[in-house]
Amino acid sequence: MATGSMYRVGVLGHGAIGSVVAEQLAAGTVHGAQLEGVILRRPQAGLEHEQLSWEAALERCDLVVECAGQQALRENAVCILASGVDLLASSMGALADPEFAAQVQAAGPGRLSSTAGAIGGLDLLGAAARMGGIDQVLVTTRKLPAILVQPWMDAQLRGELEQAAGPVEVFRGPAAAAAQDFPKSLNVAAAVALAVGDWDAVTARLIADPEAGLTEHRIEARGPAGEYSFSIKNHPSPRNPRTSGIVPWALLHSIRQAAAARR
Ligand SMILES: NC(=O)C1=CN([C@@H]2O[C@H](COP(=O)(O)OP(=O)(O)OC[C@H]3O[C@@H](n4cnc5c(N)ncnc54)[C@H](O)[C@@H]3O)[C@@H](O)[C@H]2O)C=CC1
Ligand SMILES: O=C([O-])CC(=O)C(=O)O
Repeated sequence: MATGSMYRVGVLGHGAIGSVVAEQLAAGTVHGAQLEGVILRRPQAGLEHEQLSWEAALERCDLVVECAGQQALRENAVCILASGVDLLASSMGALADPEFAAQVQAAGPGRLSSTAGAIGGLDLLGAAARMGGIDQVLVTTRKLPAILVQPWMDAQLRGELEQAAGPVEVFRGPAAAAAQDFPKSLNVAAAVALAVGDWDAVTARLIADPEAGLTEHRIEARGPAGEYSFSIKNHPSPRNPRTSGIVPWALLHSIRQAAAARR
């Protein structure tokens, strides 16, 4: 992109996150950035934004913002980066697969970044990790039971979730397994692991709670730099109760920063 020109953004996916990102970019609310178009799996009638083929997107965009899920990130990341287009990911849990992470790391000249998404405190955790390492991080997520049902669950676990009258611990384990077992709900655990640069330091805990009207993420960390505790409670997206409503706005914040850095 030439100095002073607009940062041209393609939005991959047009669900709860992508529709807000595309709408705001099209409305011109992100200074220095513009919507080049949306990239969909199949053409959609009546959509107000230009629908880009992959060929057009890689030719015309400076940045692709992935808002389409871990599988879509896996399928498209290397090609995007190899075309010299930057990539801002929402579904960074895909990077829990070391083979995919290595492929992405080797790809370029486009650059990969990921959003803070539904959480915060990543700068501080990254600084603490750099200062002396992080001994342990626990990320506890609390969401409504019905949205946590997964295709791999057996009938008993599904039943427990569907009929939960109180909080049920559905998962406790390494961040990488969390992001893989709950690909639409625990990218946040991956975001923390990436921030501290250590997948093994991060344990994720997932609580299905019928009282969780707000989605909660509690991050507790300790190490030589200090002890940290963040509690985040987000209203879910009205369009997708699995996703916190703040997530597209975190992406828009990152796009604004990236556009400003290029000026
Ligand atoms: N980092 C974070 O804090 C968070 C990350 N996420 C990630 O963002 C993803 C999207 O979330 P939502 O917008 O709420 O989901 P959504 O289900 O509302 O929308 C996803 C859209 O992507 C489209 N899509 C799927 N595969 C595609 C492909 N290969 N090419 C083009 N479009 C494709 C779908 O048709 C759908 O319209 C989640 O699956 C999750 O991986 C979600 C919430 C928080
Ligand atoms: O939106 C949220 O609260 C978190 C989420 O779904 C994810 O990390 O995948």
